[in-house]
Amino acid sequence: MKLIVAKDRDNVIQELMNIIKTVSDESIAKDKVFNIGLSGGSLGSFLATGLPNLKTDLSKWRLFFCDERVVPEDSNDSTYGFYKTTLIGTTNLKEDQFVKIKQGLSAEEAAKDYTEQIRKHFPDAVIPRFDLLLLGMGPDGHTCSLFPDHPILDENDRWIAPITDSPKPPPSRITMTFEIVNNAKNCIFAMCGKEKAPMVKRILQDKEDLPAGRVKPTNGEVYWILDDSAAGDLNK
Ligand SMILES: O=C(O)[C@H](O)[C@@H](O)[C@H](O)[C@H](O)COP(=O)(O)O
Repeated sequence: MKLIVAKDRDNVIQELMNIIKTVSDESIAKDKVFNIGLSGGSLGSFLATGLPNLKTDLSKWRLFFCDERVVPEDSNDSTYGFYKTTLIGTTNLKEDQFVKIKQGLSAEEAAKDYTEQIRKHFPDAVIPRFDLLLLGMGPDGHTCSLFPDHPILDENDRWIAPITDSPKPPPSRITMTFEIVNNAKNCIFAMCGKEKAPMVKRILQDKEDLPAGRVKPTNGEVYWILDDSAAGDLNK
């Protein structure tokens, strides 16, 4: 685990962009494509600020969703909808580079369909290996739509699982499972603010078994980028 503590939000975004650029450039040099997973929440606003200035070949990016809300694309709750309005036009990313959930399906159907969409992009993989997953952490320790004490945490025969009782609204979502998350080459948590500090301590220092703490790629790296406030409860 690599812990990076940065002064404030701007510095968190800078650290985040530095790692994204490194992994993107390396992946494109090696594979001619960069497979990245996005999350919703405040991570989205970091990307909306940072990506328009990022110097890397965005035309080689394929963007997936670590989790997505099962809502219409034009809903304020749609994670893709957020990225569409903030990144298309401000960057060179094009709509067809986003691997989106299919509209008009139940969570169960959308999860199955999304699994098949992922499979097409990783045709030979036993488990897809993403270059980079960008993750957020809720104040209860959830990440993606993997919530504490939910049976979905132990899902080990699906890459993508549906959830219809998410404690964070909206209730209907699909999410990557730990099977796919922990097969990634790199995962980054990025967060700001003192409301994250108690949970950051419980996970990073007290090593409590909470979903965000279970992100430990078996053959990869996990980064935690925190601002001073989010890191505020950690022992110096
Ligand atoms: O709800 C979503 O769409 C998410 O992907 C979710 O897992 C998010 O990353 C965390 O809830 C943290 O959200 P905040 O950064 O807004 O606290």
